[in-house]
Amino acid sequence: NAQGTRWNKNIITYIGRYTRDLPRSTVDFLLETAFRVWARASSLTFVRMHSHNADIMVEFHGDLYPFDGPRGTLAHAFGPGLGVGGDTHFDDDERWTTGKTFNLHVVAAHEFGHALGLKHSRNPESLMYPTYKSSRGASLLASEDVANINTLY
Ligand SMILES: COc1ccc(S(=O)(=O)[C@H](CC(=O)O)C(F)F)cc1
Ligand SMILES: [Zn+2]
Ligand SMILES: [Zn+2]
Repeated sequence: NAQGTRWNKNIITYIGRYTRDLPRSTVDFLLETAFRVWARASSLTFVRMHSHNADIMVEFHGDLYPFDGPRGTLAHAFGPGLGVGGDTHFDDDERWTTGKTFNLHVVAAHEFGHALGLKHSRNPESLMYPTYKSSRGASLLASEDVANINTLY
């Protein structure tokens, strides 16, 4: 099927869409820096596209599955692969901020981990820990995250 466990290339393209919660330039910056978290820790490169076709389509949508109104599921991402593979969606019923809740940069960095093929971690320090903590100001990777992305790529 289209889903693999990892991308079979090191240059991965994306297109970002927008939420009304933040200026477009801010969304661009938050997504770019969320990709940069993984680029710095690995051999991966992320290239923003403006055309209509990219590996990772980043979108915001409301009540379509699996979203559920405010809180609950904040975002979801498909694992690597063709078509929807890698696509990352944010629940537009959340309030997306550059601050505590919900911080778009932190949630995006976590989701992009999934879009690259990473699963959840049981380590509360890990970016891939399955619950959102507003105290996680930065999206710094735990050493476990760095190890995991380099095991995969
Ligand atoms: C720190 O980043 C996140 C933590 C928790 C979530 S979530 O609560 O939306 C999670 C989805 C996910 O783990 O990606 C839940 F299963 F819905 C998203 C990003
Ligand atoms: Zn979706
Ligand atoms: Zn997750």
